[in-house]
Amino acid sequence: MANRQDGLAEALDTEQRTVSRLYERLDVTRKRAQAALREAYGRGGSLGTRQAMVEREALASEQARRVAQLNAVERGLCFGRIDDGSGQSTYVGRIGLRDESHESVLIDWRAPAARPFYVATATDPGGLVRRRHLHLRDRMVVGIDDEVFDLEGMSEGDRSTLVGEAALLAALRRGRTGRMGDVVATIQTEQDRVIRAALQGALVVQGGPGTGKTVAALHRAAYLLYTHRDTLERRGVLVVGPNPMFLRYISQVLPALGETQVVMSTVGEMFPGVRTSAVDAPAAAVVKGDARMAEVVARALELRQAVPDGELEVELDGLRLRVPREVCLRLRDRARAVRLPHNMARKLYVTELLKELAKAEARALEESLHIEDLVVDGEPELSQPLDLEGDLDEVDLRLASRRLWGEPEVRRAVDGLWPELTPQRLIAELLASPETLWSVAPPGLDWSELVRPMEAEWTVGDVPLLDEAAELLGEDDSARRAAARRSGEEQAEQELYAWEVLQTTGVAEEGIFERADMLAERHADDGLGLTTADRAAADRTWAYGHVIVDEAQELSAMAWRMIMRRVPARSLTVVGDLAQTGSAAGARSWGEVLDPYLEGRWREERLLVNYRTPVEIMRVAADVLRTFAPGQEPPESVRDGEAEPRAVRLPVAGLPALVAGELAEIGEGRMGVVTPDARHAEVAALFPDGDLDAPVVVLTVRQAKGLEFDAVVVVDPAGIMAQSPMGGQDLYVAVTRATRRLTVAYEAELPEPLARLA
Ligand SMILES: Nc1ncnc2c1ncn2[C@@H]1O[C@H](COP(=O)(O)OP(=O)(O)OP(=O)(O)O)[C@@H](O)[C@H]1O
Repeated sequence: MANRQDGLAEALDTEQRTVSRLYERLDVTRKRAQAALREAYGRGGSLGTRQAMVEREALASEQARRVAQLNAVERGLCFGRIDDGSGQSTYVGRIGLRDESHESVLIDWRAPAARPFYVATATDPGGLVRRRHLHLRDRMVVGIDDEVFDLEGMSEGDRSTLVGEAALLAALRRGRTGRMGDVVATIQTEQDRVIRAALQGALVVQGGPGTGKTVAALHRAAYLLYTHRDTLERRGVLVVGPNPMFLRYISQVLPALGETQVVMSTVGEMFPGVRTSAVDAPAAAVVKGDARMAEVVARALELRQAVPDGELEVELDGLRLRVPREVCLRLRDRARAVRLPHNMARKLYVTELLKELAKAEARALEESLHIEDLVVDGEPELSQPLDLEGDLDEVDLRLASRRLWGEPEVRRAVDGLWPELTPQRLIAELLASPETLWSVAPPGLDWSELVRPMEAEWTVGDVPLLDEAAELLGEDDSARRAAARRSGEEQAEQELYAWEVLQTTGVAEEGIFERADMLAERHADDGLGLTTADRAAADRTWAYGHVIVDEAQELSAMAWRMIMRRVPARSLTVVGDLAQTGSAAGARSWGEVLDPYLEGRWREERLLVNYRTPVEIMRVAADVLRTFAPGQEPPESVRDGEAEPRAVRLPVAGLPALVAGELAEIGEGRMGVVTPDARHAEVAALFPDGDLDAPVVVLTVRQAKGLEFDAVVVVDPAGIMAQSPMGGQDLYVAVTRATRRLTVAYEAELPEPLARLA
């Protein structure tokens, strides 16, 4: 025993020396990066060259990213060591570091050389004799876990330093903080396959609750950014999550891995200018999410490209301008034939219609003049009939068009036939008009579910419709381009002005005249200095290099159309569990949602081990799963729990006492109270307001999706089951949120799937 203790102390000592050296390297590297950042900011671009300014910005943001990354890896810099049969040891950490002579001293966890650390198993050690986990507190090595693959291959000294508990179980036992943490030190082999899958193509990661789908997907984002930095820093990576609470829950994982440039969004936030987490009733959600809604939106827009019933008539200064119906029809068909989005094609339509109105004006004028009245000296002035319309040349037409465009009556007439539309207006007016819905909905689509007042608030289900509309309407970006041109000219002017100011004030002589561009820059608002993530997040039409969709089973067919628009390269990671689908508009099979875009060209990885929920709780979950998916087994838990799950019969007013008791059991951890939608307010009122970091947080099932807590109280399970056609799935989600303790609180009867708890 003493020998073993000595061995451990010696091993800790050895590892401490290495770890201290690694931290020294980190300090040196960080100091250099900070100096480089200062230098990049201090460097002035040479006067007037925009290029220099852009380069300086790029350099500075690269250095800033490096400094942020070096700061982020301070905690747990090095967490592993692998020893191969030749006596060679390699240290694995959050980033790669080199010594002064450029020799690698720490391998980035994402580098190919680190892979054996994650994939070696007892049956297939891949040339390793030992894998060692290092546990650090601040910069101190406080523990070591060894897995020995080849005892024979180890020296006597090494053999005596073997220490017990598997790092994974230790990590899983830790109390929850309310935020997901990274798992670089304990990534499992099946997760490693997901993380390091190729960038190209679509990968589906299907797995039951707690199998690490989310955590693996986030590590995959970090891996892809490391391995394909050039492409992905330019094009960006988007992570789509189910709700804002979930995004907050996972928000610290990527920064802890040194990656701060990933865009995170929910479906309800993907249309610039609209932010919503409100959801439709299940029946409306199903119709709104149906792929046929694309046709509904397209046809609603076609209706806005109108032709008058008879002649188009515009009253102007006592004249009646008339354009025949056939002409209006021809103009509309011609504008449609150019296949430009509506708002862009409108320009063409307006130009043509104004010309027709100018001709109509000439005709009307002609009719209003009585030739026989035009008499000079008793003789008719004109020997032949007037032909004002025929006399109009192109220049006349253009001038007349411009004049007519200034007339409100003309504007009104044009807007009635081909209005300029925003997506918001098109969709709000469509959903508020049963007549329009009736006339554009294909047979079999229950459009009556969609009807609602004009001023209704946007829902998550509306966002893909808005996106669809935006695509068809197009942005009239001529004004923006003109502004960009102007700002280029302005920039040059500003610089010239600043230069003159500096010259005349004599400041230029003092050696800071290169500041002219900086002075000018302060006035420019042209996006310089924005990161890819900032620009991508603000731009609806941005094409991402890779998109990760979490809880992907919740997305409707219409939401998929929107996502696919954001990733034309079809480089996707789709993460979810079909057994947890809560939205009535969600997926029932991956093929059904992906094949329309990928025609079978997607691969699937399955994760089968549950790292969150102990065996005892998963028995309950299995009963629930069986009620709506007979024959399906939940994932297998790696852990036994500390307490049997239980059910207690008590009124809602008894919840605070129950929760207090549970809190006392878990100590430092976090608690979730999960309720049916309809009872959320009532239960939440019993507890202090709290976000995820609070000891207790009250959530609906939808909000709790993807989250986890040390202890969970599921309130009114019968209410959860009855709240939607997916009530069984909702209860399955609710009971699989706990890492340690599960209590079900009910008032009348325990629902059948929970009979085990009676
Ligand atoms: N390799 C690992 N090492 C340590 N912890 C892990 C590992 N894999 C998963 N976990 C932990 O297990 C828990 C569940 O992981 P995660 O939330 O990613 O699962 P999920 O499959 O997305 O679950 P759900 O479908 O319920 O949303 C998290 O606390 C996560 O940190």
